[in-house]
Amino acid sequence: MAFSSTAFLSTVRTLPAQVPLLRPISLSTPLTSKLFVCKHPISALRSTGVSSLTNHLNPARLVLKRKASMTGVVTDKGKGDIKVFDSEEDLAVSLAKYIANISDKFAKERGAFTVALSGGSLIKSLRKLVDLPHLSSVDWEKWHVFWVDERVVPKDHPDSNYLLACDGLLSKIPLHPGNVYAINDALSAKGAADDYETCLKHLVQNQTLAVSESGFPKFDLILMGMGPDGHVASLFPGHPLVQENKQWVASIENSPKPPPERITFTFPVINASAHIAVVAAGASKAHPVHVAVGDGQNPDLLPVQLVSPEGELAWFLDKEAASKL
Ligand SMILES: O=C1O[C@H](COP(=O)(O)O)[C@@H](O)[C@H](O)[C@H]1O
Repeated sequence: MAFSSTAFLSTVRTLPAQVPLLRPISLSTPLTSKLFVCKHPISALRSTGVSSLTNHLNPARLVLKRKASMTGVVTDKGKGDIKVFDSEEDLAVSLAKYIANISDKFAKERGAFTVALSGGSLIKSLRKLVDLPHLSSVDWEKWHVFWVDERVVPKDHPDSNYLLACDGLLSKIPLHPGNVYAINDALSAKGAADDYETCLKHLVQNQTLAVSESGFPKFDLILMGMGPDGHVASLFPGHPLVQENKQWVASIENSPKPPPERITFTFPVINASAHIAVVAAGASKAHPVHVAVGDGQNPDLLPVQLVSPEGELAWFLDKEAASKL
């Protein structure tokens, strides 16, 4: 079967937005979560096989093998590895390699790789994952994909982080459909947050998700974007949810950034992670980067300053985002 990423994308866009899937876990207690996946012909991908699939790729992709040019890496205890790239293009090349390496480690070590995505500009920076060599070398079957935060809107709504990830990444890689954990957008924000937390609890119970010593789910990798105001996930400066330390997933009905209704991982879950990459590109991110990893000052604590994983923290910055360091 000939593969065309453009054809895949148009398939995603024209089919109805939601298809309930088989649940990836078998439990005596039924889940309340509905799991959805974007509409791409995964069965066709799987029967073709990833390595032969690469023979059908758009030839333009095959020449995109370039080395990332980095202006510097600083390792600061507590602040993590700070990698600064000449351009966002170089950042994207290096980020794909970093993700592929971590995926490889966990797929081999425990037969699963759990990764939580943000929305926003991060998704564009993941584009190199669907180029060679990663498209053919990553063990996509082992991937379990979650959202660090999600807007409570239908999955075909332009504000949906799920739709953004589908269009930019998920529709182009051969994931197992049951391993994509989207929110139930038929519920209220509170209902969707509780439902997502229940889903995570079941996945901890069946050991798909690891658990930290503190009892919170331990994601193998959290890919974190950051807003110009220093927000991460849907945890905004000055909002009481920043202090939440019991819930795993919380709802917010008054997000200062639209849309107002969202769900979000809380800091205990974020910081239980084995790896966190904070990705920031562009001059609008220079101030929060300066405050979080440099000597910049802000009258109030920025949420990004509270990112401090039990595991490893890496910053992927382009020159503009790092311009005040
Ligand atoms: O609203 C959100 O914003 C942040 C940052 O987005 P960016 O476009 O400035 O990178 C994002 O990380 C989060 O997931 C999203 O819901």
